[in-house]
Amino acid sequence: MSRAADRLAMIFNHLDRSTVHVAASSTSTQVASYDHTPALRYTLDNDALSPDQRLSYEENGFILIKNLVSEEDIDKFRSAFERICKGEARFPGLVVMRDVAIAKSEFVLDQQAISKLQDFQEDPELFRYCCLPQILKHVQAFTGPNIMAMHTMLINKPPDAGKKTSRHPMHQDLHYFPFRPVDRIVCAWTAMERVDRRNGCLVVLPGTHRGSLKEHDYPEWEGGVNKMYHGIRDYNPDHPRMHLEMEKGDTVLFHPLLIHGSGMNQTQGFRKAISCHYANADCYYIDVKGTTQENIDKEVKEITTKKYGMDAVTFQDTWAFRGRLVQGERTSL
Ligand SMILES: CCCCCCCCCCCCCC(=O)SCCNC(=O)CCNC(=O)[C@H](O)C(C)(C)COP(=O)(O)OP(=O)(O)OC[C@H]1O[C@@H](n2cnc3c(N)ncnc32)[C@H](O)[C@@H]1OP(=O)(O)O
Ligand SMILES: Nc1ncnc2c1ncn2[C@@H]1O[C@H](COP(=O)(O)OP(=O)(O)OP(=O)(O)O)[C@@H](O)[C@H]1O
Ligand SMILES: O=C(O)CCC(=O)C(=O)O
Ligand SMILES: [Fe+2]
Ligand SMILES: [Mg+2]
Repeated sequence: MSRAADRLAMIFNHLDRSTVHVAASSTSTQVASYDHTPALRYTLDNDALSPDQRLSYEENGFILIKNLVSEEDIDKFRSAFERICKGEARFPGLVVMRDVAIAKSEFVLDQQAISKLQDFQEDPELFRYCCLPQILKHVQAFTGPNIMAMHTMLINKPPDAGKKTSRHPMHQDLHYFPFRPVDRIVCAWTAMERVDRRNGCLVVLPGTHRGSLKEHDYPEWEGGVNKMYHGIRDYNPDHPRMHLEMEKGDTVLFHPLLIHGSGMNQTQGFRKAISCHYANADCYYIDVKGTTQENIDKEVKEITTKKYGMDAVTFQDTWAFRGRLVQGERTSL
């Protein structure tokens, strides 16, 4: 039997036993059997995922679920995005980003310039994405029952303006998060249309969630880099890559240490995706002083000071301020 098949058998076995354990209440032999089961570190024992989904996440750091969000919902999110683009809707805290190549050019129409919305937690229609029951059902497998939506984005990857600025450098999302424990955080990312290599799908390095948080900084790209698009300096270029080609409504759930990025959009259309980072509400904030996250801490503080004139606000405060409870009880974050 192969190692993976062997592990799968052990996990099935383990799941069977835990069911028996719950149903029949504990006996000393059943409790003892836990000592021999493999530790599932990245997923919780709450039946939210199938055994093979659990194994796949444990090994690869992501799972892809086909057709999780309906066309109807996606079309509504698209309309909500367009209302924001047209200036028909405004929400407190919403950050509207333009691609650097476009923001620095005088000749591009405003209409097509928006590359990303961040922090749409006050838009009831877009925020409905974060509360979809079929997403939360899966998210619980990573976070547990008390769930905070910590970070929201609608990414409208523009046709590349010829400078390759539509790329997103390889990174780990944890770089941006001053909270832990890491395994109780997960990202849901839903394709709002077909995404493939031509329009810049997600690219992941499977298994890298088992590594540590790497040093991130701006990549040295000639055509410029978008604000805060830090990348990993020295990831292994020989590590197997996977291009996640997805259809409208397909959703990937991935670990915040998984190294990922996205390619250039070589089409004329805007490639859209919607995402939310969730965390267990019991997670706690950490001080990033003396860690690789010091540079992002500093940059976020500079932006909050410059944009909002709030120089007493910490990196951690910006997260506590944006986070919203979506299930259970708000305990710590
Ligand atoms: C509080 C924030 C926390 C964020 C944490 C990240 C969470 C991520 C967690 C999950 C992992 C996610 C991983 C990720 O997603 S990483 C990416 C996350 N990115 C961000 O969070 C950036 C958020 N963006 C902003 O705050 C604004 O859009 C900025 C501040 C950039 C512009 O502000 P505003 O729109 O008001 O513009 P302005 O008219 O006042 O211009 C000011 C200056 O900025 C220049 N400019 C404009 N656009 C860009 C650009 N794209 N690249 C570079 N520069 C740009 C512009 O030319 C001008 O420069 P100059 O003419 O003065 O030289
Ligand atoms: N202000 C904006 N900033 C960024 N993208 C926008 C903005 N307004 C609309 N969009 C998006 O940009 C893309 C191009 O806009 P447009 O209205 O031309 O639609 P389209 O998808 O190209 O459809 P059509 O082929 O009918 O023109 C669309 O995907 C739309 O959602
Ligand atoms: O290109 C994308 O949609 C993904 C971007 C990304 O990884 C991020 O914003 O953290
Ligand atoms: Fe990311
Ligand atoms: Mg068009």
